[in-house]
Amino acid sequence: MSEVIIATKNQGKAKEFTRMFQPLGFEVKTLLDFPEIKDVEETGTTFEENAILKAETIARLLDRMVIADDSGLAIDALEGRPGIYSARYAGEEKSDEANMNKVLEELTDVPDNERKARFFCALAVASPGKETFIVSGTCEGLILREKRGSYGFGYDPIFFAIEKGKAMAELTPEEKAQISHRANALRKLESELPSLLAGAGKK
Ligand SMILES: O=c1nc[nH]c2c1ncn2[C@H]1C[C@H](O)[C@@H](COP(=O)(O)OP(=O)(O)OP(=O)(O)O)O1
Ligand SMILES: [Mg+2]
Repeated sequence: MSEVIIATKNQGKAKEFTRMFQPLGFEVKTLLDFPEIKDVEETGTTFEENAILKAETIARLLDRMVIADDSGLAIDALEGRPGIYSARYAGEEKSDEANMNKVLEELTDVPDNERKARFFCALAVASPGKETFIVSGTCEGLILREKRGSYGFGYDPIFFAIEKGKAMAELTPEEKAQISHRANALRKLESELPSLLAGAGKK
């Protein structure tokens, strides 16, 4: 099986990519397999910029093709926040629980019909000496009033996925992969993968 490296330290993303790449014939490795590699600072002002930053930095470091994911939650009633700051919304220590609690608190007085939100995912494919390729995907939803379900990661328990009529964390991994922002972005990448991977494998 061919190997693809995803430049992420997020366990939840790692699991989803492993599952989504399997039917495509790829074995996934992530930065969890390279503990010596330090976090890339996310200094960009958009998801795309941060995905490119992570992919290009790690591709250069490993001298091979790398895919990076920068993603997050944009809430209409909060003018798009937490957005690119989703991972650290409640503080530097990156706690999913604290992040969700902060959102729920900020939306306490927001009525049901004003709780629209979407997940966004930018995927960047970088190879040394090649132009970086970028795609993105979204998933529409509403912010719930309490946490529901135990699948997934991040903000999944407070995100009601409109397409499925359930909280994201109530969806099995298979169901989430039918509608998620990450899966929607990956689908746009699929047809490009063979050419992006040509000559980009392990050296
Ligand atoms: O499907 C998802 N379901 C729920 N929450 C999600 C999802 N996708 C992204 N998210 C949230 C998690 C985190 O709060 C932020 C990503 O931040 P982001 O910087 O891209 O990832 P990260 O720092 O966790 O790992 P890394 O940069 O190593 O890939 O958005
Ligand atoms: Mg990050």
